[in-house]
Order: sequence, then C-alpha cells, then structure tokens
Amino acid sequence: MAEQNAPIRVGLLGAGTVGSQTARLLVEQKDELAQRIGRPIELSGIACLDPEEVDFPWIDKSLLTSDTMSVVKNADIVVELIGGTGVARTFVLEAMNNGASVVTANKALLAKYGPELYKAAEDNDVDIYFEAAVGGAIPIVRPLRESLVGDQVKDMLGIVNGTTNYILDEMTTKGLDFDIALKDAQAKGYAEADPTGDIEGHDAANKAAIMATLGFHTNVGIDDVTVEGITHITADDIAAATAEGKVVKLLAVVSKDEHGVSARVYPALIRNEHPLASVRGSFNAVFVRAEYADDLMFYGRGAGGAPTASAVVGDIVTVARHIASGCTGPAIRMYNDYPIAPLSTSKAAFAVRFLIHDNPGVLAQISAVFAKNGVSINGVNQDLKPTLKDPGYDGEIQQLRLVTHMTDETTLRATVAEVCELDCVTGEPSIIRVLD
Ligand SMILES: NC(=O)c1ccc[n+]([C@@H]2O[C@H](COP(=O)([O-])OP(=O)(O)OC[C@H]3O[C@@H](n4cnc5c(N)ncnc54)[C@H](O)[C@@H]3O)[C@@H](O)[C@H]2O)c1
Ligand SMILES: N[C@@H](CCO)C(=O)O
Ligand code: NA
Repeated sequence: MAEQNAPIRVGLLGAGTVGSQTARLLVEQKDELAQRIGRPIELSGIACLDPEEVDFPWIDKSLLTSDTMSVVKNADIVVELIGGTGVARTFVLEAMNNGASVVTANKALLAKYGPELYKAAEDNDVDIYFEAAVGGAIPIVRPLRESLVGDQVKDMLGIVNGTTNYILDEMTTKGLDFDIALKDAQAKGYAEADPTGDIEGHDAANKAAIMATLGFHTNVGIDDVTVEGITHITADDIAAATAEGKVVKLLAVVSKDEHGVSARVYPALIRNEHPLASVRGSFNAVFVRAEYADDLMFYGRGAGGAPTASAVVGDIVTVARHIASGCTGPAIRMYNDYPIAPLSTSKAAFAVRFLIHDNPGVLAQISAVFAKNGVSINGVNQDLKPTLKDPGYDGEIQQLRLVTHMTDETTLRATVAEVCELDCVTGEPSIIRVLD
C-alpha cells in the first residue's frame, strides 16, 4: 500500500497517437493535476514496441521500454493504449489481478471481453474506466454510467466514427474521392491502425455494443451488432442525397422494445435540418432519448490524439482520486438478460438506387416486383444521370431511385435481389435507410 502522499504511479502502455498525447497532458499539467487529485501522480513507465522510434520533447526517454509487463507490474493505474483484442486483454487482466486500476480507450477489447473485464475489476476491488472508447473526447460513457443511472434509456443514435464522418463530409462538401478523404483522415490520426474497421463499420459497432451494454444494463457484445459500412456509398448516392436536401451519415443505433435490444450500424439518409446533419468532419455526436430526462445530445471531437487523450486523462484523474480516498467507482452490472431482437422486427423506409437500361416498360417491371413482395413505394426519381456505365450495353443508362414506405429489411433485401435479376437492371444497387 502506497503512503498517503506518495505519488500515484501511472504506467502507459502505448506511445502512439493517443499514448504520446496522454503523456504530454500528464507532463504539461503535472502540478495542476496534483492539486485536482490531492496527491501527486507520476509517469512510472511507458511501454511501446520500439522505444527508439518514440521521440517527443515531453517524453523522458528513460521511461520508455519494450518490456510491457514491467510497466504493468509497477503502476497503480495502468493506461492501456495499445489497441486490439490480443495482448491488450492479457495486460489489462494482469494489471487488475495485480491490484492496479485500468484506464483504456480500447473499444474493441471492451466490446469483445467486457463482461470478463468488468468482473475482474469488481473481484479485485479496482476501477476500469474507458471514457475515450466511445465518442473520443465527448463525455458519454460517464453520463451513461453515472448521470443517467436513475433513468430509463429508450434508445441512442450516434455518429461515433470520426473517420467515416470525415470521409462522407469531404465527399459531400468538396466532392472528394473516397480514397483521398480516407488518406487525409489517416494523416490526421482519426483512423485505426487498419482503417478497414472504420470504413466497414466495425469500429462504430464496437461502440454500439458498449453503448447498448451501458444504456440497457445487459450484455451486448460485438457479435450481437449488425454492421454495414460505407464502402458501397458512391458519388451518385451522395449527389442524390444532396439533390433531395439530405446527407448520408454512418449511424450507430441502439434501442430496446418488446422483442429485445438491438444494436446496429448502418449508413442513413438524414434531412439537412436534422441536428445530426450538422455534425461535420471528424466530430461525433450521440443522441440519447431517456424516459424522464427526455432528449439529450452529446457533441464533440470523437477522434484524434489530443481530444482522445483529454478523455483518457480525465479518467486517470478520476481513478487517482478514488485511490487517494481509498474507494472505487461504480461497478458495471449487467443485471438484465434481454434477448437480441431479430432483424425481421426492424422496420424502416429505404432509398434504393438501381442502374437501369433506359427502355419503355422498365419502371413497370421493377415496380411489379416491389408490389409482388408487398413493399410499398413512396417516391420515384429518375432525374439524376449516373456516373457509372455498363460496358456491355450501347444504350442509355439511367439511375432509378425508389424510396419505400416502412418495410422490414429482410423483405426489402429479398425484393432488391429479385429486381437485380431482371435483364434491364445492371451494376450494383445501393440500399440506404431513410431516417424520419
Ligand atoms: N486514434 C484515435 O483517434 C483514437 C480515438 C479513440 C480511441 N482510440 C483507441 O486508442 C487505442 C490506441 O490507438 P492509437 O491510435 O494511439 O494507436 P497507435 O497505433 O498510434 O499506437 C499504438 C501503440 O501501442 C504500442 N504497442 C503495440 N503493441 C505493444 C505491446 N505489445 N506492448 C506495448 N506497446 C505496444 C505501439 O508501439 C504504439 O506505440 C486503440 O485502442 C484505439 O482504438 C484511438
Ligand atoms: N478510428 C476511430 C477513432 C476513435 O475511436 C474514429 O475514426 O472515430
Ligand atoms: Na467519450
């Protein structure tokens, strides 16, 4: 047991985008943080793969090591900023079993091993804090764990991936290509080490799993989340959305009804007037609808070194205060055992875009398939010329957009697949949900 005024030792695992900025905030604000905590804190070690490559003026090189376990074993607070679900799990469990509290930004780890880690924290009487894991700098984890713990969350709808929001925004406002916008997002430190997880929606899915677990007090893991990313969104889809006064956003949506809980990630069309439409660049936002609090919105920077480090250091201070006063924060209890609602119970309106050969009778053929499957069409638009061509066809290619009334997704996807078998339909269709 450390002496009452001895410094609280903070061991950093990772010195990358977030780790290096976390070190900066701890060093630059050392004296003030000590005042806020009531005890000094000190960086006791910084683990990374290659200490030779880490060169920041605020990092004391003698603290750097590739012996990660030595940092884990010599800290009161272990800050995991490595990422992934492999070694990170080993180090986090080892830290807690060793009596240290943990701060992490690792949503993939929590979405996969949350129950095991939350139990380890309780069993060892230590803290596990992870504000940076959802919405980066935005306070959303703590509001769910603490401020809203006296309420009933109904649903949450969020833009929780900075990389994809940045890409869609650049495509919409500057007409940039997907690849250029992605490179830009990587250069700014928003993207994961492998950005596939960002653009295919898996990063947002990890966050959706955590949001649902905290909001509904039930275990929702990554395998319970249905995921659709933005790789199939084309310049044609963006142009059509703009022409309709809408934008395309990648959303994480968690909800609860009589069928159970659902956690889903998908691109959606939202009206320009909708508050989420104005969430630009790498910014994130989460809407929470609660029984008694009514509507809440949390907005801020969801990615990037310094903003994410702000949330990490906030957690370090919280945990250090607990250590200073000999207590821990609230445990994460998943006392509900809600089923995961089946996909067939999810209803929405959809915008479907087909590329068609521009001949008489084509519209009638397509709408007949919709009618046969009981999917009602709300609107049709054929005005926009597609950028895509059909190399095996000499005539004109048209872009046909249909917006449906509310339907279930299973039926909608079966209908679209049947339409695509018609000779007059070419290329890949696109299916995007339409938000009210
Ligand atoms: N970059 C962001 O904007 C952002 C935002 C929120 C959360 N996060 C999360 O923060 C975590 C870190 O992300 P990042 O962008 O800083 O990653 P990064 O790739 O920039 O840094 C990873 C660091 O971990 C180190 N590392 C790898 N294996 C190690 C090992 N076995 N032992 C010790 N160190 C090891 C690397 O040397 C590197 O310093 C991830 O979980 C990520 O999902 C990142
Ligand atoms: N890659 C993530 C980092 C924040 O979790 C993003 O783009 O939002
Ligand atoms: Na956050």
